[in-house]
Amino acid sequence: MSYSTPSYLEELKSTGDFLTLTRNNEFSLEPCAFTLANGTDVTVHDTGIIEFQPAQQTNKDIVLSSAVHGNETAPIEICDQLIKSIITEQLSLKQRVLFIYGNPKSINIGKRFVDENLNRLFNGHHTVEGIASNPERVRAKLLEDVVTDFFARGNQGSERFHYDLHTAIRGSKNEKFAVYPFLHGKPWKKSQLQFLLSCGVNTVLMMKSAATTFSYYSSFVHGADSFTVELGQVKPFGENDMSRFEKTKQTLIALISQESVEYKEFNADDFELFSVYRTINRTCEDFSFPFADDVENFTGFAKGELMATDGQTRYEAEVDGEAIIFPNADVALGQRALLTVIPMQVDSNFI
Ligand SMILES: O=C(O)CCC(=O)N[C@@H](CCC(=O)O)C(=O)O
Ligand SMILES: [Zn+2]
Repeated sequence: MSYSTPSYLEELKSTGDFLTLTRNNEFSLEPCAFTLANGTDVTVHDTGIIEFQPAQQTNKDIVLSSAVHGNETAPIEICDQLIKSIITEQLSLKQRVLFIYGNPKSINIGKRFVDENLNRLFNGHHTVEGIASNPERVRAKLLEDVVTDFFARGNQGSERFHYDLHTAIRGSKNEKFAVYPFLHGKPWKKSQLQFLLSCGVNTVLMMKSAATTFSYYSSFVHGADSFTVELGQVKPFGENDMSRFEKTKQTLIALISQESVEYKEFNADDFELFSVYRTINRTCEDFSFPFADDVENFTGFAKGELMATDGQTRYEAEVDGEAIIFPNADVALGQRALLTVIPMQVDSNFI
C-alpha cells in the first residue's frame, strides 16, 4: 500500500516517540510507511498501532500490546522504550512485531477505560445488536482487524505470539503472573512457561472457559500462544520502578531480535500454577467484599469464609485455600467481579 507523507513523519523517524504521537492523536492517525537504514519496514497503521517487518526471512509473528487499560503504565513504558530503540536503530529486529497501545484516550485520562472496559469487548463482543457503539467498541473491532491482517501476512509456518501486558489494581502475593486463556482442551505449552519464567513470571493461571479478552481472542481465533501478563501493581507514569521490569524487557528484546532463544530447562518446581476454580460476576448494585482494598491477589480463604456478597447471595470459600484474583466491586453489572483459583500441578496436559 502506498501512503502520502504525514507531517509527523520526520519527528517520528528522529525520536522514535510513537507513544507521544499516539497520545496526541487519541482516536485516529494518518497511516504511513517507511524503511529504516537497516532494512526494517515500519508501518503506522493507525494511532497506537505500529508494525515492524525486518528485511530478512522471519519465523515468528509477535504482537505486544499494552494500554488495553490506560492507567497500567509500566507496560506502556516498556513498549515505548522498545519502539524507540527499534526506530532509532539501537535495536535490530529478527522477527515481525506489531505493537499496540490499546486505548490511547484512556492513557491520557489516566483511567482503566473511558466508556467501557476494552478487555471485555473482544471476540466479537464489540458488536452486539441493540447495544450502542462507543469508541472502545470501535477500537476493539479495529484491533481485531489489525491483528488478523498482521497474522495473515506472516510467513507460512511462522509461530504466532501475543503478549498482552498489564498491571493489576491490587498488590499480589505473587507479584507477576500470567493468565493462560482457555485452550478448549489443547495442551498447555511448557515452552511458553519457560518464556514467562525468563520474563520473571513464575505464576500462571489456567482459564477454564472462553472469555472476551484480547489474549483469548488471539489464542482462540488465530491459534497464537497468547497471554495476559500482569507485571506488577498499577502506578502513574513516573512512579514505576523500571528495574522491576528489566527481566521482562530483556526477554522481549531477545524474542524480537534473535532468530531463536534458549530458555532455562523446564522444571515444574520453578512454577506456581493455579486453575481457575470459579468466576463470580456482579449481578446486583449492592455487591461487596468483606476484605479491605489492600488485601492482595492470591490471598487464600478458609472453607466457609465469606468471599463476596452479591445482593442476597453470599459467596463462601468452598475449599480451603480458595484464593482471590482481580477482586473489583466496581465492575459493570453482569461482569466478572472476582476470580478464584486453587493450586494445580504440571500434568499430562502439558507438552
Ligand atoms: O487487577 C485487576 O483487578 C484487573 C487487572 C486486569 O486488567 N486484568 C485483566 C485480566 C484479563 C484476563 O483475564 O486474561 C482484565 O481484567 O482484563
Ligand atoms: Zn489490565
